[in-house]
Amino acid sequence: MGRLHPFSILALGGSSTCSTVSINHRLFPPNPNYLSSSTPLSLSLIATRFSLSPVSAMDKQDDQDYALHSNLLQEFTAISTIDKAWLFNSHTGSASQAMFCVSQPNLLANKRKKSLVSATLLRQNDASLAFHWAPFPIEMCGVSAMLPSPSGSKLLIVRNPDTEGPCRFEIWTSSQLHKEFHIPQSNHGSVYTDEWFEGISWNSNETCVAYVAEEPSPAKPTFNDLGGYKKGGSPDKDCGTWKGQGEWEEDWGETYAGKRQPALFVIDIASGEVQAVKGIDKSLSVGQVVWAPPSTEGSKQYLVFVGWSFETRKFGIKYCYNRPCALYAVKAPPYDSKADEAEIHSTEDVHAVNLTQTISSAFFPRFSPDGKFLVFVSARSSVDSGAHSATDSLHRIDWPKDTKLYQSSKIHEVIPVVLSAEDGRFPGLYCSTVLNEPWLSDGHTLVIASIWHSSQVLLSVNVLSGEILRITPADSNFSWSLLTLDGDKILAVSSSPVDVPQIKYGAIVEKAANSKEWSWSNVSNPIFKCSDKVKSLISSLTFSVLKISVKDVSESLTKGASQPYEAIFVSSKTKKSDACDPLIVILHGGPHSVSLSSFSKPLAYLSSLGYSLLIVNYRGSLGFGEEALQSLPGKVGSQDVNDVLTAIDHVIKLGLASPSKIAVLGGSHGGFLTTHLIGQAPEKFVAAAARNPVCNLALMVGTTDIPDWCYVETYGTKGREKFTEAPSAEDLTLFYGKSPIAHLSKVKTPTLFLLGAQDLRVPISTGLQYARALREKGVQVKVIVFPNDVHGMDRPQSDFESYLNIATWFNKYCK
Ligand SMILES: CC(=O)N[C@@H](C)C(=O)N[C@@H](C)C(=O)O
Repeated sequence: MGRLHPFSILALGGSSTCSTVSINHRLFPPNPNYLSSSTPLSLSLIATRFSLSPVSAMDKQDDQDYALHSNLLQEFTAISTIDKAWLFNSHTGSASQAMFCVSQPNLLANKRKKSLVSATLLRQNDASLAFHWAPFPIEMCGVSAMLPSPSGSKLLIVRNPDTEGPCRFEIWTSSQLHKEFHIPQSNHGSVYTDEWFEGISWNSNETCVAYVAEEPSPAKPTFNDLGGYKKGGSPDKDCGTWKGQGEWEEDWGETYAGKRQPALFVIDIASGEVQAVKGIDKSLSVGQVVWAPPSTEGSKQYLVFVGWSFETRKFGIKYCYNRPCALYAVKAPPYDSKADEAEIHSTEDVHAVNLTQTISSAFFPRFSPDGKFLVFVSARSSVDSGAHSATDSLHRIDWPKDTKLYQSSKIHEVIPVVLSAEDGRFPGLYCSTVLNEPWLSDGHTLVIASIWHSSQVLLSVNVLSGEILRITPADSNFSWSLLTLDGDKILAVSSSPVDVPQIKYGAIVEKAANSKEWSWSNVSNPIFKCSDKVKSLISSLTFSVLKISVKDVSESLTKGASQPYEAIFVSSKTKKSDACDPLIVILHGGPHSVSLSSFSKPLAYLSSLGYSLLIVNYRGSLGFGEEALQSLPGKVGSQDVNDVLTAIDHVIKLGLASPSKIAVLGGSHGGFLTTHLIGQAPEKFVAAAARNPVCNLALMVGTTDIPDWCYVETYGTKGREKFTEAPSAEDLTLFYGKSPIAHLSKVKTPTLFLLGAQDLRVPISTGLQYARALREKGVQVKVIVFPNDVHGMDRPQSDFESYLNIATWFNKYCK
């Protein structure tokens, strides 16, 4: 459930980034698919290029610039990402094994290639660990998901069909393929492997796997060219029949277009029998299933899962934590034995029981190793305020031994929503994933990654006492993501905007009596290898995190909204002359997201070209407490715009940037800010680039999958009540007035637009309308449309062509 959306380009899990967190989607020796600069991509075939300046073919300048900059971009693109990792058998003897699931963009295939890299870990005499890496990675073709069993003796591989075929489940042992099952579409469609609904879970005795997959297709009417309708028929190509569309069904919007309802299934891995889980209301979309601990009574086994319901329609769910959801428990199959029938004596044996009725949001259910309690994260602030993402809380339910499922189980608050925190104090929980096994050896301390101002840090949380410790170094501005735990050992990844990711091994060391500390050592590895050129370029860069004081603090501002926000400043270590390097201001979307101090391939590429970067986490960003975040809804287009302008003035005053060489780049809400800035501060920017920007809320509201977002960000929390599918003229006037299009007449900055034609979140019409209007008034504009891209525009070729054009566009106007 990534909070670091595609346009928070420093995000840890996005495709444009390098280090990743485990649940999210996301070379080694010389890359065989390397494209040399003499093998130009057929760029005009990849994207439809609407040049709104009067040229039809690629102009000469572009041609030269592409040739000049594409080679370096390819070198950055080739850096791999770790998606997941597992450790095995470390409790026995001095050797254990690690397995890393790695991905790397493949430009020619326009896909991310996934591979597996293994290592043997040998404990040395001094208690340190030596990693011995397998000589090569193994490519994993067609693998949609993989999950080792709890004992590590079996590996489940899921292969989803490309089109209509069956879904394939394979069970591997250490030596061979043990079983293979083909699950027909009549059972279910593809297994969900997204970051939202995905849930695949082995039961404790490793006989069954529970998972989430698309429910089977509903029956569709069949027509023919004789009588018209063919009753109860199935289409038969030879008989002049065809399948109708049937009734349209709502889906969950952006990236879920055409996906059927996520439903729960269990496969028996001895027989291959698949059963749909019974007792779940048809209207619930389910995800994140886990097995409840075995009961002390009878043979009942329960599953716990997250259920999302909706009222009259489904809104977009991606990046939107404000969709109400609850944890449910339900009896697992099989249902057919006599013993089961005897046990089914109350309705809770048949129907899923809502375990979290008293809270508006509950997800990431995790049982403690002893099965005594269930922990979950809640985004109740987000649901209750309407902001699409906000400060999380963490909760615990004590789990009954006899699996009596009480709807009114007491929910203990482990980490409350933090409203505001003094500098240096825990600013609140912001987590986008929790490991399947997040526990340290005491069984009640979990390790979790959370955003803390502009960094992601690792926390240990004692879920019984509520004690929270920051376990990654407090004196560093690097960002960290969690790979896996092994007893009291942690594998993690750490990086900064100017340091490629590094695998870290963490262990607790005793300091003085009663004082323990986490110590982190580097794990040399082949995964994050990058070219010598990239190494040398980024070694000449440096970064810092700047505190920016709020301008115009007034009585009406909450304490949290009056505290400083942050900006990450990346620049060359050495000043080549008196003049400053040109500056690119980088703005994340959301708006309730964050740009992290982690390595980002595209941003490191831009800084390597000689730009300083000012990456602004304006108020409203995640990681700074709930009051600062909630200060933005209702004030978009003014408070956020002013925060960015203040940050720019700050670096100019410090002599870090020259006022005459500033460009701005942002996507989505960051594109809203980009286009607002060139309208509200027309003298300030010499060039701009906007990716799927929100330019006209009055147009967006009628076509986006999240029209409620337009209301909440425009009106503030009261926008939740004001929301209607039929906006009034008054609403539309306000939406227009708060949009960049209202300032269009003042714009003169040359602007590049990068637009995904399949974007359901910020439909292409808003960017195109604005670009055409700029063109009409004679502003330099270039538009590139990626016909098959959604909001994230993160397919390898689109990402590549986007950043190549951003670089050439800025070079044209800034240098
Ligand atoms: C909630 C949301 O999707 N808002 C969009 C307008 C936006 O800014 N999207 C972010 C998440 C993005 O960067 O894609």
